[in-house]
Parts: sequence; structure tokens; C-alpha cells
Amino acid sequence: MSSTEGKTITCKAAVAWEPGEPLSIEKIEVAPPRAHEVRIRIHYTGVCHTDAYTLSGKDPEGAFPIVLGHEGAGIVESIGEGVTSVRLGDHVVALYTPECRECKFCKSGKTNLCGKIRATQGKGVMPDGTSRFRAKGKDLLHFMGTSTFSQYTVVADISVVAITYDVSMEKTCLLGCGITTGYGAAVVTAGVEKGSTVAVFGAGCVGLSVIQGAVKCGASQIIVVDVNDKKEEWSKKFGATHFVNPYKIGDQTIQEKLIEMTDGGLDYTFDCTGNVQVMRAALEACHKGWGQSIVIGVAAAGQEISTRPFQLVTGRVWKGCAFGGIKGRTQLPDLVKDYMEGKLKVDEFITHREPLDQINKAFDQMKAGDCIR
Ligand SMILES: NC(=O)C1=CN([C@@H]2O[C@H](COP(=O)(O)OP(=O)(O)OC[C@H]3O[C@@H](n4cnc5c(N)ncnc54)[C@H](OP(=O)(O)O)[C@@H]3O)[C@@H](O)[C@H]2O)C=CC1
Ligand SMILES: N[C@@H](CCC(=O)N[C@@H](CSC=O)C(=O)NCC(=O)O)C(=O)O
Ligand SMILES: [Zn+2]
Ligand SMILES: [Zn+2]
Repeated sequence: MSSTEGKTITCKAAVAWEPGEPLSIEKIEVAPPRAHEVRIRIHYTGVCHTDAYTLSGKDPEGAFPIVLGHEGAGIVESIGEGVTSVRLGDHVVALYTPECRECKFCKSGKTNLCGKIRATQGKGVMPDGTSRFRAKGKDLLHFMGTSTFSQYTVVADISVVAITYDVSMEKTCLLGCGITTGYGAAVVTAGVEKGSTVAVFGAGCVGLSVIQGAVKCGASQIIVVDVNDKKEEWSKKFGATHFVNPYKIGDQTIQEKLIEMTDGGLDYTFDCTGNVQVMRAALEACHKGWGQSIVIGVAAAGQEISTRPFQLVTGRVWKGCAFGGIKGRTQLPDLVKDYMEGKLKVDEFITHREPLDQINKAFDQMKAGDCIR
């Protein structure tokens, strides 16, 4: 039993009081976990573009005040009644895509999107409709069921996975979003086949992870498209075979350029930018008859994708995924194992480190272009 079990914990968290405003480091109160909930001491969290997106006010589900963060690892401090998935002291990764193994989605075998708590998660509350966070006399909302920008957080027991003690949580936290998303998109969602051709639009953490997945699947050609020339070196380090800057191809559109480079188009393309024009280009760069384009990037509220339906009539497939299509409780431990066996790059993604008090600096660094995570 921990000394804090059953008690409210006062700790530091980065609170987003208003959209578009810097985060504010506050003393917050974190209530004990209720039935089927887990309280975690967060040791490390990544900062993801989706945090910045919600903070900007462009997320239709964004509400304030909120504790953001969804790429975190820590240690279980206490558990509520009925929790069997993790124990006190377990090293865990928080899962913004939960896995209940009971709902229609989980049982379908067709998706990783669990439906059990999605409605309350989207409203920023725990499954019973209430919050575990308070500051300055107000309830704070939870984010993506994880809220990792806090020294302590509370999550549903289906939103957490125990992993080995043998890997630093500085590394495992990154499997909570960016790396798993890109890698899973290539390996699980697309199911890239040996010898196939792949184009990755956007070489951030997600895009570089798609490259890793495509390399693992034996893709013969991996073309990276990015507006930032510094991403060429990064892409090649992860296994890309070609790099194209769409601003440096003269009068051709990027889809024309890629179709020319690949004798008719790619087998698989991935949008890792969140830009809807890029999503269109990614679809149209696919090979007639079978090319598949996977949307990963998160586009802002009100943005829509379009293309000529003829692109689909002639056999191209447009789809997308969250968390790469990976089932966190079932599959994340295998990714950790791959990392330990040297089969999955994780260390290479860490370019910047900041303490919690410097989280606004971390947001600035993330947007600056030379930062991966
Ligand atoms: N579906 C899911 O489950 C998940 C989705 N996401 C989303 O995935 C997206 C990518 O995340 P992340 O890798 O962290 O982002 P990054 O910003 O680190 O990477 C995106 C890259 O794309 C480049 N880029 C921008 N515009 C274009 C363009 N028009 N053509 C080609 N490249 C372009 C950027 O260049 P520059 O830096 O110069 O702008 C940058 O190098 C985000 O939208 C994020 O919210 C993230 C995790 C999970
Ligand atoms: N709330 C946004 C949608 C944001 C979104 O698409 N989130 C992804 C994960 S992005 C991680 O960095 C996701 O998991 N989507 C599936 C889901 O059920 O939310 C909006 O409303 O536009
Ligand atoms: Zn993310
Ligand atoms: Zn489920």
C-alpha cells in the first residue's frame, strides 16, 4: 500500500485555462481513483502536435480548463475497486485509445477503436461523468482519457498497459502516441507488402515511424515528401530511399512527380501532416487499381477532404487510422520487446528534453522544425 493511497494528492500540472493561451503550472488536486480507475505517477510525457492543436482552440472537442498530454509513462500509485489489469508499482503507458475487449468495436477484430468510454473521454470526464482534477476551486477536464501533463493522473483501467521495468520510461512514453501511430499505420493498418512502393508525406515523429514500419515490411521504395529540407537526412537515417521537397519540383504537382517516379503511382501513401491538400495529393499519387492512401494527420475543425470520385472509381482506396490501428493493451508490450531487441528505433526520436515547468518552451521547440520529440 502506498502512503497516498485513498487520499487526494496535491501536485504540479500544466493547466490550459483558455484556448490559445500558454499553459500555466499550477498546484492541482488529484482525487483517488474510483472503481475501475488507476492513478499514475507520470514520470515522462511527450508533447504531440495534437496537444497543440487542442490548445489552439481548433479541436471541436476541445474544452477548457483542461490538463492536456497523451503520450505518457509512469508508475501505478493506486488502483480503484475492481481493477485487475494493473497493480501498484507497475510501470505503465497511458492509452488514449483504450481497449476494453468487450465492446462491439473490440470484439469486431476489425479496428482498434474501442467504444466503451469514447463518449465521456471526448467530453473530458472520467467514465462516471466526473473529473478527478481540481485547481483554484474549479474542476479541470481530462484530455484524451490520459492527461499526462501532470505529476499524477487518473485513467480508466482499460486506458493503461503495464510494460516491463527494464526500459526507461523516457523511452516508453513515446510509444503512447507518435511512434506507435506511424509504425502501426504501415504495419497494421496498411499492411505494406514486401517489395511495395510507399510515399510518406511529412517526416515528423509520425512520418519517420511510418518509414520504420515500411522498412520492416520490406518496402522496395520509400519516398518522403516534406517541405523542410532538413528532413531529408532524418528520413534517410530511418530508411527512406528518396526525398522530394514539393516546393522544388518546378511546375509539376507533387502527385505528378510521384507518379512519374514510380511508373504510375505508389502502392501505399501516408499523410502525416494534417493538411487536407496534402491528403488529396497523397490519394492521387496512388497507383490506379490498388493504391491505398492512409490519413493519419489531424486536420483542424471545419477542414474537409476532396478529390474527384473517379480517383476511387478507378480503384484507389482512402482510409485512416488512430494510434496506427494498434490495440494498446494487447500489442504495446510487443513493441517494447521489439525496441529492447533493437528492432524498433525509439531513442533516435528524442531531440529535446525539458522539465514540466518549461512545458511552454517545449511547445515552442516542437513547432520550430528541428524537433522530432
Ligand atoms: N491519427 C493519429 O492517431 C495521430 C495523428 N497525429 C497527427 O499526425 C500529424 C503529424 O504529427 P508529427 O509527426 O508529430 O508532426 P510534425 O509537425 O513533427 O511533422 C510533420 C512534417 O510535415 C511537414 N509538412 C508540413 N506541411 C507539409 C506539406 N505541405 N507537404 C509535406 N510536408 C509538410 C512539416 O514541416 P514543417 O515542420 O516545416 O512544417 C513536418 O516536417 C499531426 O497532424 C498530428 O496531430 C499524431 C499522432 C497520432
Ligand atoms: N478531437 C479531434 C480529433 C482528434 C483525433 O483525431 N485524435 C486521434 C488521435 S491524435 C493523437 O495525437 C484519435 O485518436 N482519433 C480517434 C478518436 O476516437 O478520437 C476532433 O474532434 O477533430
Ligand atoms: Zn499524439
Ligand atoms: Zn472496447
